[in-house]
Amino acid sequence: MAAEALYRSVLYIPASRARAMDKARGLDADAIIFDLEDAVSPDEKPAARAALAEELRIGGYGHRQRIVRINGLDTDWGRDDAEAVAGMDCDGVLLPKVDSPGLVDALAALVPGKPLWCMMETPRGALNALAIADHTAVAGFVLGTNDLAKELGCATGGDRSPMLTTIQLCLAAARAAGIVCVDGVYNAFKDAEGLAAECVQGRAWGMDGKTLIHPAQIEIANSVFAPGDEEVALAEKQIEAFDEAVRRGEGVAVVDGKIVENLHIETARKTLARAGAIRARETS
Ligand SMILES: CC(C)(COP(=O)(O)OP(=O)(O)OC[C@H]1O[C@@H](n2cnc3c(N)ncnc32)[C@H](O)[C@@H]1OP(=O)(O)O)[C@@H](O)C(=O)NCCC(=O)NCCSC(=O)C[C@H](O)C(=O)O
Ligand SMILES: [Mg+2]
Repeated sequence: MAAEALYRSVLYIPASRARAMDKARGLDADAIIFDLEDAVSPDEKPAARAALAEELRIGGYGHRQRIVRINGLDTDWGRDDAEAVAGMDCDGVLLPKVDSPGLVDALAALVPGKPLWCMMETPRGALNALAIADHTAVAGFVLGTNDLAKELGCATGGDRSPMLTTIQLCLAAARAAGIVCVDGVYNAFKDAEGLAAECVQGRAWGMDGKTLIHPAQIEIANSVFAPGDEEVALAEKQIEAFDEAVRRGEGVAVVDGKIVENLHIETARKTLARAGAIRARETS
């Protein structure tokens, strides 16, 4: 069985920054979002698109998932981006500000066969999240918490409670559809403690990983979104105890004073699969 793809650390790189695109070949990010949208100024967009095509042609990104964020299809650049990305060697195309499945249909027609990713960053998108996640071409959601805060008109920073409902609508839709869901960026890229706290929060909510804006953030996300030794040991103990209970003809085991049923075993197996995928990555 192929190891599951990891999305603990998903690094944005403006496609206008040649040095950063090269540096990413040696960074420990699980995935890269090559950005043609907000991080690239209008004047730079055509050159950035061409530079990105060349970097992807050269290759060398190894295990890292290569996702290209294009401009919205209603902008001056979106359709040219989509046409160019259709011919690029990448693992996915990320569309910003997706607020309906119709937008996904439009992109799918322009980049046939490419897995699509959706920036979930508008209130309407959150309210339509299930219909978007259920689209057969959609492989994952990326939360855009900066745009979301702007569109909601809510406070930023703190514990993110003003946007929690909106974020959780997206997360629930992703889980219902069985697609990946990656948390928004932490803007204060020199604040390691703040980033770690937000990663812990995102993981507790059920996110698969965090989008990042600077290489210094990668190690923190990789560590927080990896199952810890205690989690792995507990998962192994649960599976062992449950197998033993089944052998006795019972459907419930008890580990550390807590019941363990079939549903807990599904979670335990996922934990071990993720830990195994990380180990395989580290030893490859
Ligand atoms: C934030 C930055 C502008 C900081 O850049 P800089 O001042 O150059 O940082 P450093 O000098 O500390 O860089 C050290 C080295 O690391 C490389 N570097 C920097 N950033 C990246 C990166 N993202 N990927 C790869 N490599 C990177 C530098 O080249 C230096 O290398 P070396 O020459 O070897 O020393 C900058 O980090 C940056 O531009 N970050 C990305 C910003 C971005 O992509 N923003 C858009 C995405 S966020 C978003 O849109 C959110 C969403 O839509 C929402 O709504 O929330
Ligand atoms: Mg955005």
